[in-house]
Parts: sequence; structure tokens; C-alpha cells
Amino acid sequence: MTLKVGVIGTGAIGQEHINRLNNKLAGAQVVAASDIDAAAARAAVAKLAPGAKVHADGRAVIADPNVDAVVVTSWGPTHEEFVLAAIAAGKPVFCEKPLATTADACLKIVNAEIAAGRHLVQVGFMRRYDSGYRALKKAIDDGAIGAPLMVHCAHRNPSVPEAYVSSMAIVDTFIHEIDVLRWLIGDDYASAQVIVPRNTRLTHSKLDDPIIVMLATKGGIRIDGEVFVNCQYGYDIRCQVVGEDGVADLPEPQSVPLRREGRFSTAILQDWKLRFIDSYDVELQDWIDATKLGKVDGPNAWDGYFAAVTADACLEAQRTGAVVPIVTTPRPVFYDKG
Ligand SMILES: NC(=O)C1=CN([C@@H]2O[C@H](COP(=O)(O)OP(=O)(O)OC[C@H]3O[C@@H](n4cnc5c(N)ncnc54)[C@H](O)[C@@H]3O)[C@@H](O)[C@H]2O)C=CC1
Ligand SMILES: O=C1[C@@H](O)[C@H](O)[C@@H](O)[C@H](O)[C@H]1O
Repeated sequence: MTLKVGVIGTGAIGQEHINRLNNKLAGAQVVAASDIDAAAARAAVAKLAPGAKVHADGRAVIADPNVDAVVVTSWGPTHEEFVLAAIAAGKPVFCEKPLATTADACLKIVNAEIAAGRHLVQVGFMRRYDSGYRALKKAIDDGAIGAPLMVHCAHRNPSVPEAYVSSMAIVDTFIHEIDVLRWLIGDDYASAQVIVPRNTRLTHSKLDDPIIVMLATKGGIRIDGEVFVNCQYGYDIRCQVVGEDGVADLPEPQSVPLRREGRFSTAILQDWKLRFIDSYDVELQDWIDATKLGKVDGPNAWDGYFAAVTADACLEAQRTGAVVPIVTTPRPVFYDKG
């Protein structure tokens, strides 16, 4: 059976996902799409999924009887509406991060899914599908470094557009660390603090760059995460876990080491699309396969909610400089298994 997918939002990642669902991965076909920029939706469909129907809005995509499952890749503030509408229609939905822009909205989605009585929602936290993070997790789970004590990590982008402001360092960028580190070390967060060092000369008045996010887990692990989005030299994701018996690092992406003109060098990737290209493929193939079996195997609505609560605490810490507790409602039994 081919999973017939409707895609809402045909911008940068929407086009990437249409292409992989329709032309790279097995078992899915993009049959419908929409964007508030209708011309952009028509152009994306013509290029990447000819024959797919272009609808006037996202709700029409969800209501299309030909659509089995929905992918939401529109702007973050629209996610809540489309995910809730997909749940109401009983259709599985893959939503790019964030699940919704507030913790309350994420909780609404959690409650709607529980009321529907079926697992329908997956969130696009693709790092859980990255071969490097998976190898790192296996080393930790196999006991290679003993009990984790500290995590040092960094999320560096070469540059960001002018519209990128301080809060986005948390909700758009560090949100990936928030999800993947919790999964990596198998512990939930207890508190957050944000430290602002001297700003780079390349930033502007509405963006503190870089920042350091400090998280403490319930089990006492300390995490320091640098976010530096005007680092210039490349897209660089680093993660080092310090355990009782040793230290484990996230593997570097593969690149040919060059010796030339008195120098030894390797290339550094410039862009998130390339750094995680394989993870997006694995993530969406897994989503197609699990959806056909009526399951959600990946990050679920609870993970989206947990990330949003943590992000809210980080935002408060960013505004106030205080250590802010991270408090969620109790995890419903519904999410014990995906
Ligand atoms: N997992 C990941 O690594 C990444 C995730 N994202 C997430 O994907 C989402 C989209 O990001 P980008 O593609 O970079 O942004 P984008 O701005 O390139 O594309 C978003 C598209 O959504 C459309 N849109 C806005 N409101 C809409 C509505 N009500 N109905 C239909 N379409 C609507 C816009 O016209 C635009 O074409 C964001 O939530 C972002 O955080 C983005 C990049 C990487
Ligand atoms: O999700 C992403 C972007 O939205 C975000 O703006 C970047 O900072 C991240 O590196 C990328 O993975």
C-alpha cells in the first residue's frame, strides 16, 4: 500500500520533504499540498510532485479524502491548528518542530490525541535518527563511559537572517538539543539557566549571540549548550558526554582529509540541510513505515510538549538571568509506549 500524503507549507523544508517523500523514499506519494503563497505551492508541486492537488488552505488538505496522512511544514505558529485538525480527522500527522509555539498549545494536542485514543502525532526532531547520535547513544547505553555526569555541546550556524532574534536561539535552534539530549542520556530536565557572554560584533540589538544554556537533569547531570548563530566558519554541531569511566564524542560528519600546500584539512559543512540530510531520510522512511502499521515510533506529542515546557523555562531564564525550574504535568500512561 502507498501512503498518500498531504503537505501543508511548501517553503524550504516543505520542499525538501516533498522531494524525499515523493522521489527518494519508498512507500509514499505526495497527493496534495497547500501554502498561503499559492503560487509557491503550485511551483513546488509542479517541480517535485506533478499531479498532486494544490488546495487553497491547510484544512482542505487535511479534509481531502485522498489524503491518508499529513505533513505540516508551515510556520511554527500555524502548527497547533493543523495538528489539532488532523487529530480531529483521525489522520496521522508528522509536524516539523516546534509541535506548537507554547507549552499550553502542546498540552492541548497531547489531550486531543489521548481523547482520540490513537497515536497519531510525530514531531520532526530528526537528530534522533542521525547515525552519529545513534552511535553515541549506543556507546552510553552499553556502558562504555559509565554513568553520564556532564554534557558539553554546541550548536553553531554560520549566520542567520536579520529577522532572527534572541528567543529564536532557544525555540528555533537549541530546541534540537533540548529534545536530543533528553533522549540521549535518558533523563528529564529539572532546571534551566542562560548565560550571555560578550556579544559577537556581527550581531544586532535584538539578538544576544552567543549564549550558553545550562540545564540540570532530575538525575543531577549538568549540561552546557553553546548556541552561536553567527560563527561564520560553518554549521557545526558538537556534543561530548563525560561519564564516570570515560568520555564519548558525537562523531564528526564524514569528510575526506586533505594534505595540500603544507596544510592538513577537512571541509566543514555550511548548512543544516546537508548536515542532517541522511537523518531526514531515515526519519521520514521510519514515519511512512510506522504510519502504515498504525504506530508512532519517533518523537511523539509528549516529547513535543516536554520540549516546549523546557523552551519556555529557557526563555524565562534568558529574560531574567535566573535559574528556572522545569515543571511538566505528570506523563500520561498513554505515552508509555509509542
Ligand atoms: N527539523 C529541522 O531541522 C528543521 C525544521 N524546520 C521547521 O519547519 C518549519 C518551516 O520552516 P522553513 O521551511 O524553514 O520555513 P519557510 O519560511 O521556508 O517555509 C514555511 C512555509 O509555510 C508557509 N505558510 C505559512 N503559513 C501557512 C499556512 N497557514 N498554511 C500553509 N502554508 C503556510 C509559508 O508561506 C512558507 O512557504 C518551521 O516550523 C521550522 O522550525 C525548519 C528547518 C529545519
Ligand atoms: O531547525 C533548524 C533551523 O530552523 C534553525 O534556524 C537552525 O538554527 C538549526 O540549526 C536548524 O536545524
